[in-house]
Amino acid sequence: MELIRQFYKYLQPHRSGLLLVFLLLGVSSAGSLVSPYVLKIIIDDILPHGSFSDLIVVLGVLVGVYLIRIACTFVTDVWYTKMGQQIIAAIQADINRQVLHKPLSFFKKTKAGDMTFLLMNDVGVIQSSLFSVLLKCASDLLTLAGIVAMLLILDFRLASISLVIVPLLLVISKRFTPVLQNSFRRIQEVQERLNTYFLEVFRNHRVVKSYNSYVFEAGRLQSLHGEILDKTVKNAMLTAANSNVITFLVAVGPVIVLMFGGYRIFYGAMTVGSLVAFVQYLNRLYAPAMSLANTYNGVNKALVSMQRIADFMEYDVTHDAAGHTLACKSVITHFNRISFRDVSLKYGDRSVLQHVDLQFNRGEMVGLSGPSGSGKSSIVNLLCGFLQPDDGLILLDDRLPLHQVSNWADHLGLVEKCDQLFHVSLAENIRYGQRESGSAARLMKATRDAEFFEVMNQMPEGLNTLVSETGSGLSDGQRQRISIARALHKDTAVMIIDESTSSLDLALERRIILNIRQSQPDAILIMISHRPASLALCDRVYFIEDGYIVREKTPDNQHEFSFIS
Ligand SMILES: Nc1ncnc2c1ncn2[C@@H]1O[C@H](COP(=O)(O)OP(=O)(O)OP(=O)(O)O)[C@@H](O)[C@H]1O
Repeated sequence: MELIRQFYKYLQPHRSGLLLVFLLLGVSSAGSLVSPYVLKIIIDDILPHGSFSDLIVVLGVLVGVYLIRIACTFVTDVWYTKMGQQIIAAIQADINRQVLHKPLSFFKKTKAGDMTFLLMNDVGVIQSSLFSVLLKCASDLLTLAGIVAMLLILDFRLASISLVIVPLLLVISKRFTPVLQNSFRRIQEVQERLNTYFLEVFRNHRVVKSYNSYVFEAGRLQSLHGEILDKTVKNAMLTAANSNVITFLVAVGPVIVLMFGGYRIFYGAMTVGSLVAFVQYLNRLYAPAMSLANTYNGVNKALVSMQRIADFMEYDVTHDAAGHTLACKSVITHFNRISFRDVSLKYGDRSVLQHVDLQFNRGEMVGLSGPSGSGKSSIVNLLCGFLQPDDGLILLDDRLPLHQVSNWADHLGLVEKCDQLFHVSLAENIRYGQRESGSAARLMKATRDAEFFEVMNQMPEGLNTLVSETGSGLSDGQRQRISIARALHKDTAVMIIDESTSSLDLALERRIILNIRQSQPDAILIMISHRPASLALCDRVYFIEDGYIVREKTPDNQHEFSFIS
């Protein structure tokens, strides 16, 4: 119930639409009850005692009812599709928003393939199963109620006999439910792995080629397909067993009715027209009853997907940046200094940073250097507010804790070692995430300062060139320069360059750094680098080892660091 309540909120905005569809379904269901009764009237009254014109009038009414039902079905289908799509969009938007707000550790632990599968497949299952099931269920229940009423009106005793099968149908479906639910879940799990497989293998296509691992990959795929086949066949066997038992009971129903009905006709207790109408109603009764049983399967499928989404979203948040958002109150426009005061950070039980003191002043270029795994990127994550320290404070101007700043992202320009480009034009990549698109001159200046202008000018479509997310057609260094242009275009108080000039030659890197300092002289420029020549450009350098600051180059002790000049 809790799960259904969580997802019910997506149906709420569509209450009036659902009500309309529900009413139309009611009209359509009522219409479906007309024809068997008309048949009874024709057989019992019009053919023995009436005239041809009576027959025409009754048939005219029947055609009218058909037309109304067609109109209702048309409107229902259109509304239904529209609302279904809107519901998918709302669920996906919600999950997407929640996922993007998750802490970094979530993305380290969760596979992209699992997330996309969840967004594409499970959301689709929930929409089609829950939403369609809901309406189908409503329509089936309406039809069932109408048919049961008609059966009771036609012949109470015969109705009682024939209706015995309905609860039997429901009991059987209920028995199959948990088995089918598990079976669906197992299929979903392998399909999720298949999704991850495709994403991984396409992303790592260079590794596959260079290791000539085509046969190995084909084997992995075959093994996954084998698992899916196995589980799907088992599921098909279960589903078929379920529906065949139901079909058998449905087939037996009219036989019993014909036997008892025929008996009653022989003894004058029932008319032929009533029996014909009765069998017709009965045939219509089992269809919605069976469909209700299948609804059960649909609901099961939806529940499996809902549970998967709920499990996925319930993520243990440690160092949670999101947890601090409630405390975020201050909006800042200006600051002069960021200080780390005795900051320590752990991942689980493992200490990554210990008692770190750092200072980043306006107008300074600060280097962070140290062996791989020493904690440089962790400092960047703290600086960006992606993580929170376990101990110590990160302060702005020695007083305002960083986690209390609600617009911190507005002050940050982050260029990471793995550039992240989007499948949009160069211009859109550079303007990415900025509320105002900015002038063409600003865009040009950013590309010039990032030393990308010449490259861009050689492209036939210039700034309108479409960049794929992997930056095809561009060298690593060119992609890095697009990311630098993006950060420059944002023109922020803090710019962090996390080994993102590693693909550039020294002369080009130096030019870009000087351009940045010239165009943003008041910014804090933080540079993570292993290159002595890059560190030589910094006013201050922190050397980190095993989470400790082991040395510090400051404006006052530059002479001690001649090895990096
Ligand atoms: N999410 C995480 N969970 C657990 N441990 C982590 C996580 N992220 C980083 N670490 C560990 O923390 C330590 C510091 O990592 P960090 O990425 O800060 O190092 P780094 O100096 O930037 O390394 P590199 O130069 O190789 O990028 C490493 O030992 C790493 O294995």
